[in-house]
Amino acid sequence: MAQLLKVHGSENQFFILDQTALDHKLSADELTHLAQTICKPTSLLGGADGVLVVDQSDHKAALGRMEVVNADGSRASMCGNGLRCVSRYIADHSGKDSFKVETPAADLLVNRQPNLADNVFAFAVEISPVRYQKEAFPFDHLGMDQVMNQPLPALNDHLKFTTIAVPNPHLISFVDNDHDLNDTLGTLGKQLNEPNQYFPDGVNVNFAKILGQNQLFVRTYERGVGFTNACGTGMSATSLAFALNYPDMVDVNQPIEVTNPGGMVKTIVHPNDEHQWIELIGNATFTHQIDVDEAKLHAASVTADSVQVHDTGEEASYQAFIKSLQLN
Ligand SMILES: N[C@@H](CCC[C@H](N)C(=O)O)C(=O)O
Repeated sequence: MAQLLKVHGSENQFFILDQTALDHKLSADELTHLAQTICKPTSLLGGADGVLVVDQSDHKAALGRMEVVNADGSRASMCGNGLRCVSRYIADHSGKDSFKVETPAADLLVNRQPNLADNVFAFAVEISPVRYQKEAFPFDHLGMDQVMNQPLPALNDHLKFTTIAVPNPHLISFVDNDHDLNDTLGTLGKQLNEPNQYFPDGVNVNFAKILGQNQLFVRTYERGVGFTNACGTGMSATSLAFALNYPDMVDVNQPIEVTNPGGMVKTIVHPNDEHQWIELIGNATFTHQIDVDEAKLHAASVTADSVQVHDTGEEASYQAFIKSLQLN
């Protein structure tokens, strides 16, 4: 029997697949097909935003490798909420609490944190490298090489935008009303993740409300997914944009509290370091263990009636924790 784990960071839901525990690793095409199938909302346990593939790393400094397959089968260079979950998985298996994980662009430092509440496990992960030039996204036809708190009339008639790649691409805007946070975000997110001339590879679109000093609410329309409960790299990139665009509102020596539709994370931005980076701290919750025949993974035929699901009980603890925070 093989195993999948259903996990989340701020309710950004994933399946973890450990390739090292299989008799035969899934091929790239099989991974694409598996993600497209099991991430559907009508699929197992309500689907997910992506599959996190764990494998061995041949980098001396790293304890393991993470590959991110979005729900539509596309690949992402990074996933912040996912990295917290993968870090916990590797930590639980290796007995180590501080190490590096290989991702496509960098080996990133991760650290176990004290539990946020009883049975609510947490990790801090490094988000880097940070890039601003248009080639990193890529974007085109916007009339500039980088975008820092500027109007983009081609995209919208009243908002200002910032583009930051960490290194997956993010378009960020600070908004002050719910219409923009919901409708404008949905329309723009959809437009920029269909074939379009501005972001030919698509882009994660994050709209944020400033709630106070070092406090944000962030909502994300994710590339390869659509609306998500939370996007870790999106909240990290938006925190950096907050510090750069509203320096009076951010004390960079203190964590920024970032609430999202699925919960809350903390970020610590390092805009003044030679290589800018962000620390992302939040839950790494394992909600279900799923026993599945390995052949069904290869064939992407993982259905509710062909697997055995064990509820870990962690979701009830997470929900109690979120309720205790009394978020709006
Ligand atoms: N949810 C993620 C980001 C996942 C990748 C994204 N969809 C992309 O294609 O860049 C996160 O927590 O960072």
